[in-house]
Amino acid sequence: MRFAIVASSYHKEYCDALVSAAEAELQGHDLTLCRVPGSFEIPLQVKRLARTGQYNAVLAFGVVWQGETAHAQEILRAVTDALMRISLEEDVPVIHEVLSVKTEAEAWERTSGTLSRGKEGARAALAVAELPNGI
Ligand SMILES: Nc1c(NC[C@H](O)[C@H](O)[C@H](O)CO)[nH]c(=O)[nH]c1=O
Ligand SMILES: CC(=O)[C@@H](O)COP(=O)(O)O
Repeated sequence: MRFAIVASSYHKEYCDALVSAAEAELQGHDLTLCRVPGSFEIPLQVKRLARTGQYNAVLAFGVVWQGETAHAQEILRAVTDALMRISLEEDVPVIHEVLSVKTEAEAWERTSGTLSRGKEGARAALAVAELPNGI
């Protein structure tokens, strides 16, 4: 199967861990990796890849840190809505692992620890890619 990953470079060490976990889980499949500057830039790249019709699923990886202002919530809401819209409009599974974190511990646990969202996202991509399409 063929998958694309769109990963943010913001909080890069955590995003790299998400990508590595997904790559390990998707071994043996065809993988394309695209980096974007921040999570806000993820949806456009996901859309560009999804509309090629070449991928069984597109995975979105980012880490949004809750700061002092509402910036993080604004990004997360926009990204979440956009990813759902792209998935439905392009009829391509989109996996949402743009994480919302408050602490180093939360970030580490979800990217490198036992709650690996990279692995979780990859498993979700494999599962949805095998669902019947158009029946
Ligand atoms: N604060 C975080 C950002 N901010 C950057 C935006 O995503 C975007 O690149 C900028 O506003 C230019 O359009 N991005 C994250 O992924 N995580 C954050 O915590
Ligand atoms: C700097 C960040 O990661 C981002 O969430 C914004 O933080 P702030 O709201 O303190 O500007």
